Amino acid sequence: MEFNQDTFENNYDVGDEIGSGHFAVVKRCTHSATGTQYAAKFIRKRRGGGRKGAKMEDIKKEIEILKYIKHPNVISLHDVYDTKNEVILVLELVSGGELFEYISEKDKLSEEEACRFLVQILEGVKHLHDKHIAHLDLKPENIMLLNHNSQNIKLIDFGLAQKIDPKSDIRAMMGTAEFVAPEVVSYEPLSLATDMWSIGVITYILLSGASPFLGDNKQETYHNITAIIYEFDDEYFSGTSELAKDFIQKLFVKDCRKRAKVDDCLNHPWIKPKEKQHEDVRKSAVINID
Ligand SMILES: Nc1cc2c(nn1)-c1ccccc1CC2
Repeated sequence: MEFNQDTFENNYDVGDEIGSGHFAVVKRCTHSATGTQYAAKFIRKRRGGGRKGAKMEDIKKEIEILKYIKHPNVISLHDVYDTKNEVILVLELVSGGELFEYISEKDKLSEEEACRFLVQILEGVKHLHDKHIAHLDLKPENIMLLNHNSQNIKLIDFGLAQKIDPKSDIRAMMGTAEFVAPEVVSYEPLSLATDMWSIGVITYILLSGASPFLGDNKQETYHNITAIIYEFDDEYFSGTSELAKDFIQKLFVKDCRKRAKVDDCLNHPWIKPKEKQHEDVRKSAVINID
């Protein structure tokens, strides 16, 4: 893979830090020639046999995946620079902060607002899954608002993303404890369904502000996940619709094959607006008659 031999510093002015990730720090930056703002993700390379820094193969995988996807709800890659100690990804700037912060400020969201975010998350994940790519680290911290007053979101941080092909058997202890699916905890094969479980956790948090499987320590959290121990506590869910709970229940399914897929979620009555359902019925009716 060829990279720019030109230096990053020659082309960009670096600004304040706006985030961080696996062995990475993300800073706002400005393209000197055009004034356009981007997010520069500085990924430290692993040197020698050390454990610090990212392996070059993982960095290249993140770059390949980012180059392969283009969707309004997924962060886009603009350029890449390779230096002695780090690789710099020049990414589309999103500056509305993490969805996580937005929920914390509002404690919990109305079902309408949660749905507006979820449809975008599902559309972004559908784009990935249609290309057999699993994000594998979906959580509110990796969902950014485009800007402070917009409801637009973008999925970020493809540092753990993997191309899932039926032959390959991906097992890895990854992701953040409270969001990982049972197959991650049990070190069984991961798949696109692994993302769907995480979407269930995100939905539960959007609607309640509480985390469904979080225990007092990691072991307890992992036990809650593999035993699927959670509840819709009246303290948080007394006003929540049965449809919303049904949407979540279809995702908290241990058997990956039976877990709702991204298209099932997009067509779930809680997500697909009523009028849209009639529209689809009308369209299919016309096709049948002809
Ligand atoms: N681990 C992270 C973390 C972040 C980002 N990417 N990876 C990011 C990407 C584009 C714009 C803004 C950010 C900040 C947070």
